[in-house]
Amino acid sequence: MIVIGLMSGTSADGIDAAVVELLGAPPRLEWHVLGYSHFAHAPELREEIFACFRPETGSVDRLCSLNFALGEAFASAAIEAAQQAGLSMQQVDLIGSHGQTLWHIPTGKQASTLQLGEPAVIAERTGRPVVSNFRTRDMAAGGQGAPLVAYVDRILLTHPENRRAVQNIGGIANVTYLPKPGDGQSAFAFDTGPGNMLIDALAARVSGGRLACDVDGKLAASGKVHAGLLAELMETAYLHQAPPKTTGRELFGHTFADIVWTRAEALGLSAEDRLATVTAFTAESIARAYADFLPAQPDEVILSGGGALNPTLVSMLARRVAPARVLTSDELGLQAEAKEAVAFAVLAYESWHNRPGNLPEATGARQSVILGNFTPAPPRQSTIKPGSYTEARNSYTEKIDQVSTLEMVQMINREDIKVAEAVRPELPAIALAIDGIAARMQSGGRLIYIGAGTSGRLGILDASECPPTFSTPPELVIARIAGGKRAITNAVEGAEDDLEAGRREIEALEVNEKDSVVGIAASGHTPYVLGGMQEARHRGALVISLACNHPAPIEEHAEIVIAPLVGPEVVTGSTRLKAGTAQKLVLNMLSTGTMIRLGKTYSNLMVDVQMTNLKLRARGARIVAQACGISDAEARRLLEKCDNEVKTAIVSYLADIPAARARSRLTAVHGVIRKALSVKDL
Ligand SMILES: Nc1ncnc2c1ncn2[C@@H]1O[C@H](COP(=O)(O)OP(=O)(O)OP(=O)(O)O)[C@@H](O)[C@H]1O
Ligand SMILES: CC(=O)N[C@H]1[C@@H]2OC[C@@H](O2)[C@@H](O)[C@@H]1O[C@H](C)C(=O)O
Repeated sequence: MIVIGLMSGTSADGIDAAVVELLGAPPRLEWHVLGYSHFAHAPELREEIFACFRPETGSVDRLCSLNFALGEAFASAAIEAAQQAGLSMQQVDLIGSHGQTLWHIPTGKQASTLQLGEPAVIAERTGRPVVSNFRTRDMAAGGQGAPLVAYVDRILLTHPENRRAVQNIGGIANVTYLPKPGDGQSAFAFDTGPGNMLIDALAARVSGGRLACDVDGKLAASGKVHAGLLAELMETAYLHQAPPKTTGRELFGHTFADIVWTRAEALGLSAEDRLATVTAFTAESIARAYADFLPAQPDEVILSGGGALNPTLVSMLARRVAPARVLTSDELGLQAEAKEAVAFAVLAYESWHNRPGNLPEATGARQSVILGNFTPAPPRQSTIKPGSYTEARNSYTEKIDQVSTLEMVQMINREDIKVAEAVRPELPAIALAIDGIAARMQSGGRLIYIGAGTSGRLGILDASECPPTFSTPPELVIARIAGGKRAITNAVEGAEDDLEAGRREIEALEVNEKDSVVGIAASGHTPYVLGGMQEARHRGALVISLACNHPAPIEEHAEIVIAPLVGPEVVTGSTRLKAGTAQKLVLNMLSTGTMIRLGKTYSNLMVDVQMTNLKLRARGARIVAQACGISDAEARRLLEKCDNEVKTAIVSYLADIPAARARSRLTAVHGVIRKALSVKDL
């Protein structure tokens, strides 16, 4: 699944957007970052956010508008990030949007939190479903709503031998402690205190608003830490509270910066000394938190967040946490600035799969809960352009002719993995189709596939496998291909463009309202298929379309639309690849599902097997043995008494009746074993 994670942190400098491919489930969650982009907020938006941070200026009308303005900014960031990762929005399955924290009261009677960035706006602009508002559910369960990345850190960064402190330094600094698996401890996390928030505030003040931060820690590097002021700052009560704990701009925001500024003025500190002192405050508060609250000192400190880009801060911290080794998450393959955005992609993925995403040890919640609110995507029609996928170019495989053969097949495999995912949203339509086909077959109808080229061949393949698998008569599941039998092995140019030929096929089959016709066309355009479907509809059959574009012309003639959107092919336009695989998967489901509904299996055993050769004889005996729980030898003897009819043998044994009675019961219930076992003889 491809998920975009969006985050605007407490620094409110802009939106981090990570495009992440996710597969599987924890503890074996596979993740791969396909792209990361940072979008600085427009100055007016940033000003508005900061105005809304202050209770004196953050009026309710401003908050109301800001919520929508942020929604627009998040939506643009998602669209841009997908583009930069070489993906169409259609290829993105889900968006996880943290939003912008405006206010956060972690504990007490008024405990609550507010993240803005309207998800309805994001869903409407991007056409994708959104999970947002992650923190509230944890708080409703008694937690502090933060830190949430701890859950993801634990999955992505736990080390078999080293104890790790995963330290994010954003506006606020937060740590996730990851014990060694052998320690018998749980991971936990808390906010250590200020990150860059005070550094940014002082950099802005000393530069008269010119600097948004102390770029590369230059000012701090040329100043001297004032030990007295640092000691005073270290007395801040929050730093001495035991976790779980979280904090924010409410504590370390402008009011705190005002106090520091006033003290620094009184002490006559230079601009550089002021920056050196608040930078040391961040480093010292982190190191002190480790000493006071971690069960053991970490072997490694893994840095992320913008603070990892400030060398002065990093070296101050490294000195204080020695002998722990200080690394950035980049060195572990996770870009430091991208980590939080990646985390919200993972959390959205977990919520999407109904799995909890909070770590009660970190937030203090009473239990794990599924996080977030879900905003559905708009109906597909409103966002997808016709015909734009099967022929589109796949930017991910542009170098496929230049990479090694192993990399080449890895590229193909990565695309193939998306196929079953693309079929998933179509399952309700597929289930509807199966029930419709089965109901019609019960009253004597047939299943007819019609397609051209690969789509036609796939129909032929599926139809021709039904008789040997389910003992169906060959005229029950039928396939027609443009150009006739010759087209199965040779391309018959032009045949697919013949609308009239498709119509005639259906006419010749004397299709009627008991039949079901599946029109198969990767592009969704093929005239031959369109002609056949049109005629089938006219004759009252159940008509189903199977295409890999949406909307597609063949849908106009279909009662049920199946459209697995697999996206651009590895080799442009080669729809025998992903589109073909998706069609095969759907046809497998249609025929197998219909046959199961018709009782062609008993449990998951193919009881309608015909014992026409040695291999099938052995299989028949095995099926009887498995269904009845008897030995192979007993099954063979039983089959002999039952004229080698597998179903008769099973009913005879399980109902403990002679073969003849078993056979007549089966006839009375159209060969369905479960029904034959539950009916009484007349
Ligand atoms: N080159 C740099 N030199 C110094 N500081 C930098 C540099 N680049 C980024 N930063 C700092 O990183 C901050 C942004 O960090 P980040 O994006 O991780 O914060 P955030 O996600 O907004 O915060 P939080 O994690 O608290 O929600 C900037 O405000 C700045 O202080
Ligand atoms: C309420 C809120 O937005 N908290 C943020 C903030 O920024 C850093 C720190 O404080 C952290 O606790 C949290 O974000 C990260 C992403 C978290 O929840 O893990």
